[in-house]
Amino acid sequence: MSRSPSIPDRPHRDIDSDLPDDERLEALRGHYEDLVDVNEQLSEQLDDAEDRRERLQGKVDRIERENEMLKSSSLYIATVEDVLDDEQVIVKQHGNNQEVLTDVSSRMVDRVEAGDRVAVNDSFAIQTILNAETDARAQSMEITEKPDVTYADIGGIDEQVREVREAVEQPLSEPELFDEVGIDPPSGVLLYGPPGTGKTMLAKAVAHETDATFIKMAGSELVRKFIGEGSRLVRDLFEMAREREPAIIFIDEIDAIATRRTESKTSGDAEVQRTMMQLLSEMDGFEARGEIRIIAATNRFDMLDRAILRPGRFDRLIEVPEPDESGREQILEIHTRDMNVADDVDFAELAADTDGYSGADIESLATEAGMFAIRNDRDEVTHQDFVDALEKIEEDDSSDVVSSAGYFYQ
Ligand SMILES: Nc1ncnc2c1ncn2[C@@H]1O[C@H](COP(=O)(O)OP(=O)(O)OP(=O)(O)O)[C@@H](O)[C@H]1O
Repeated sequence: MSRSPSIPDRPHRDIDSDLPDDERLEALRGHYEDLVDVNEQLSEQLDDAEDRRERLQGKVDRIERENEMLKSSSLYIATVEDVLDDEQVIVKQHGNNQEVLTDVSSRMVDRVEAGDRVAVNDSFAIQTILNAETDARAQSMEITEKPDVTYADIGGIDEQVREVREAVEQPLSEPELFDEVGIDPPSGVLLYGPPGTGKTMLAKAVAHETDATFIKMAGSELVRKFIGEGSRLVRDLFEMAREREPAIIFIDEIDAIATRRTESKTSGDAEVQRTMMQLLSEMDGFEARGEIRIIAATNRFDMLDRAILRPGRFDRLIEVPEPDESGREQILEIHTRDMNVADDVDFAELAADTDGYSGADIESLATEAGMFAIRNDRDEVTHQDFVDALEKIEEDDSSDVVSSAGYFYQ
């Protein structure tokens, strides 16, 4: 901080009134010049003070703005890629991988380093540097207040929708039915089947229907990304659900934390075991008729440790298979609802030609057909576009070294 400038002494001269006029005049002139000097010094000091006041006011304004920004709600998670001169950094937003050049406030500029995870606001200004704990928590869970997926968006698995509604939705929306009959609803529901068949959609649709918070955690990430933190994050997951009930906890790829015990005793296995034990103890101490429902999903039913299937744990199993022909037709209709589809498109024929396609595959087919229309300068998607898209997908698949049929489920 700069020191306050000293105030100049008041000029003083003794002027003898007996002096001859010309000498007195000279002395007065000298005094006058001293006064002008002091006056100049004082006005310089005044200008400096004014400058300093403006600078401080600028700081106050900036801090107030930062404060306001911090108070505004949603922040997004990003990673700092590069710190440039002039208080600027390049960040990459998680989720959409968008890279943005943004300013860093002076209060943070010395602390930000490439590789840091940060929270940014709508205008990408960095608000906080995340510590490892908040970071892991934010990254390991996906939280949606009320997902926008509805049962009408799910095709070809009506029976599974019915079962999920009975096992998960009803205990939340009509708990008194269970009280009256005197039974506990299923503790946890396990959805199993090939990838891309709608398991996540089912869980989201129940959350939508019951106005519940959807909290998703991926088992594989717990094991791969958050080594050593698995059991703490599982505890956090249930705590988060309790804070936000009604809530649907969705544990995707549960096989990653609930694999059959192997003989090997590596530290990695011990850590996975600890994570699973934490999950089991959370479920065991759970109020079955409460406002939190648990759904898990797996493509590898064969790998599951049977301990998680015991009564009071995942005691309702629902298989979600690949759609059959009429299911595929329904899914095609769902995924073309918002597309400008020509009258000649024959969904029944396309459904017959897509044996082995999952719901996710059918969604890609519809998008690919739309791309053919755009490439040909049309705004209407024709049957031929779907046929071309099918051919392209088959070609791409056959040149793919890794086969997608690598899952097992009972
Ligand atoms: N039965 C379905 N009806 C409509 N769309 C579907 C269906 N199944 C999958 N899809 C489409 O595929 C996408 C992926 O589906 P979803 O994530 O629910 O599959 P999943 O079974 O959870 O897959 P994974 O096992 O790979 O996690 C959905 O967003 C949806 O667009």
